[in-house]
Amino acid sequence: MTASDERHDMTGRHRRADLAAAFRWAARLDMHEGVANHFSLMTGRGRFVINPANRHFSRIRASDLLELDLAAPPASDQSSASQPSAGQPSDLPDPTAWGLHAGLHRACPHAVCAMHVHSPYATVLACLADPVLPPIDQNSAAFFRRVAVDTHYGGLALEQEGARCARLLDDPAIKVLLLGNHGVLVIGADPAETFDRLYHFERAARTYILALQTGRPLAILSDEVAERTARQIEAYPEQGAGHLAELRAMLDAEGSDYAT
Ligand SMILES: O=P(O)(O)OC[C@H]1O[C@H](O)[C@H](O)[C@@H](O)[C@@H]1O
Repeated sequence: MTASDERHDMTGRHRRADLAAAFRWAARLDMHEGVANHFSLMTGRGRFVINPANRHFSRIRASDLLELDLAAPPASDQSSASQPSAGQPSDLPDPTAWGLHAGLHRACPHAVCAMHVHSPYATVLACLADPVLPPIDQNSAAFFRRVAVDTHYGGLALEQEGARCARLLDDPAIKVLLLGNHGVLVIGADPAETFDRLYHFERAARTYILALQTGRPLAILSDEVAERTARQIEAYPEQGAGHLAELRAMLDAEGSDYAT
């Protein structure tokens, strides 16, 4: 298979390596939390890959990703809060990874890739009584009226909570779900687009939180300018692909084994 064939193969190594690179860079940017949080990618015919429980983002290789069937929970007790053995690498996903991502991929066919983290600034935003991100710069304007906000946190994202959250992303125009009192879930068409969106949402939240910390009044853009900016960014060519290609080039130059 040529590299070009691989890029067009939904089940291909290239897409898994892209996802593995996204895990590595998310860890480098301190977006992850311990061995929690999860990224998933549909591979076709009702199947998806996801990170195994208890594996740190900074060590994940493409070959570590678990391929699961949306119709077949990987263990019999997924609806309980039981966990894979602490400290042990696992061939099971975290129960909340199954709850959130299987629920999402079942409910939202447009969610080909999904990334869930407790990144610091998105999580601070998620903890505010009013967690709506106002358009105060280009990054925040990109998300103008494009974020679903869940203000009904109900505990760990096991089956029912995962299914409830998934329903909040059923509008294909909405690609970010700010999980109140929890973190953020970002979806996209592939790992590159999804990681780029996650990266920019965290940057936008950072700018907003830092701006709030000045205690000075915010210069909020008009709805018209915010909407225009969001549309311009949506039409901007291939930024996500270019971003991830550079991250992979940096990992490759370091001799990283992420793609193996
Ligand atoms: O589903 P997440 O939001 O990533 O959180 C998942 C995490 O939730 C709690 O912290 C559990 O104690 C962890 O074992 C689990 O990994």
